[in-house]
Amino acid sequence: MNNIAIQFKNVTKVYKLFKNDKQRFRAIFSKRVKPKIKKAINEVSFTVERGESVALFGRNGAGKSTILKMITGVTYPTKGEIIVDGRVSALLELTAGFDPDFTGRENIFFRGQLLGISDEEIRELEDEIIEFADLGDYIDQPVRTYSSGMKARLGFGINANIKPEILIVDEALSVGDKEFRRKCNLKINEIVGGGEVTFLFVTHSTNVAKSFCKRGIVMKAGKLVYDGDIEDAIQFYEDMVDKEVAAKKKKGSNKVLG
Ligand SMILES: Nc1ncnc2c1ncn2[C@@H]1O[C@H](COP(=O)(O)OP(=O)(O)OP(=O)(O)O)[C@@H](O)[C@H]1O
Repeated sequence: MNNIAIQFKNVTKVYKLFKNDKQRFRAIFSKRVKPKIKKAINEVSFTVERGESVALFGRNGAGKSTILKMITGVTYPTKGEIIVDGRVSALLELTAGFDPDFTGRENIFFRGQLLGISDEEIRELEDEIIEFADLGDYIDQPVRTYSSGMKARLGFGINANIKPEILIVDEALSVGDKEFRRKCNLKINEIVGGGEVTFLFVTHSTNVAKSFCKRGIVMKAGKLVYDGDIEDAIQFYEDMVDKEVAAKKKKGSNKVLG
């Protein structure tokens, strides 16, 4: 069996930035209307083998979310190739993708269908998902009556319990209250701890990254600038941030002096 779970081959993602919707519309008919081009991902290549846990580091806007979104198929590369082999579960945008008129229980099946999981398999996981989401009687109420925290709990409950082969987590999502976050971390630990799941994790916390991952990738302005052992990757990332902060300070003081 092929051992590759995720592979990026020279992937570039370009966003087109129009001044406004009118410009965006006019561009369909006229080549003279030119948008600004933003290269969110620039010729990025890496391979993640099955069972590997990898942390993605980078400052705001470095391209981390764009990488995750391309793996989950929310967005597509402009150039290059992406291979994803296995059932992906993404703990991102957990409140999205529900049908508001369906009950929580119906949405579990609805989400399962979207993920290509049979009703039979979902039925086996249903109790576990409901217990995790901890919604009480609300599980049989339409999702439009849920608070955003309740939707996030249901989303996490589904995505974390469907036995993923590839788990994608953006820590910035921090759902719910402290107790629920603790429960989420335990669940991630349980899934990743078995060593069979491939795990890709975006975090700004180097300590959390160390506890989950053996390998780290550092992104800077859309480019992959480091890929290797987690300790070395953290060192590289911290040095990079220190240098950038120092350079910015110097520039600021030069301005004042000038
Ligand atoms: N839909 C979009 N349209 C235009 N530009 C976008 C879009 N999404 C992202 N970008 C731009 O692409 C770049 C990379 O964004 P991305 O969200 O991947 O960064 P990030 O590393 O996840 O940042 P953060 O840590 O702030 O979440 C940024 O400059 C961002 O402004």
